[in-house]
Amino acid sequence: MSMLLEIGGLTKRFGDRRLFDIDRLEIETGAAYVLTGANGAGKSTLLRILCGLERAEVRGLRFLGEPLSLAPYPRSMRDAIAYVHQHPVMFSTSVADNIGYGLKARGLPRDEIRSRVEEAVDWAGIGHLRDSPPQTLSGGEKQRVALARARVLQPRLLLLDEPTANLDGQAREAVIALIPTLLDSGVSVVMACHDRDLIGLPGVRRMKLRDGRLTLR
Ligand SMILES: Nc1ncnc2c1ncn2[C@@H]1O[C@H](COP(=O)(O)OP(=O)(O)OP(=O)(O)O)[C@@H](O)[C@H]1O
Repeated sequence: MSMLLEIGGLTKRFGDRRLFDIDRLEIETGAAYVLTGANGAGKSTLLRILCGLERAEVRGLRFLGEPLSLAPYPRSMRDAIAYVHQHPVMFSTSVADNIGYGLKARGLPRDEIRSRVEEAVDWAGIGHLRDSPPQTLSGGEKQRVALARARVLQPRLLLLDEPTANLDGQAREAVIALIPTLLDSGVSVVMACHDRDLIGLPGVRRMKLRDGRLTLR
């Protein structure tokens, strides 16, 4: 399998405090990883660094084989990496508008946007919510909209920050059920989580942040 992202020497500091010092981080094309670690270990911070929301010191980085630096955050990574927050923020228009927003920003033709949004809405099982204002949705429905909004961009790497946090029962199961279908699409996925059912999904590799170090298991 080819390597999507390779980072050698990734250090994050907040002021004088060094949060982590990662010797090596490698993400293969089409592979899925769970990122575990105690509360405060730095899981969200690491995902935020990878998608350009947070700065960090990096010794060497390759994305799709190309040597890059993180400052400024490279355009090729911005176009190819999608991040899903555990409490997704949405515009108060409609679910369909929220899902299509990124495609519109990229200047795709209206028909193409419509068909990609329809496909994403079907994938996430939220067709009945297509015209609903997002503020009326439950936490689980919002998370599925957020996953559809990220997937519709056809990213190479999807970063999911605790996709099932604060969900239980059917809402949690509906989100978990979407993950294997994401993995089948060939995208690389990194999920920060504490959820045993996500951690135990078949074919998912485990990364753990502990005491400022990253280990692969
Ligand atoms: N902007 C910031 N300034 C200072 N410290 C920060 C900042 N952002 C995060 N931290 C600290 O960095 C540490 C790691 O936070 P982070 O949210 O990445 O942990 P986490 O592993 O995702 O935790 P959890 O499992 O609770 O979500 C925490 O101690 C947090 O307080």
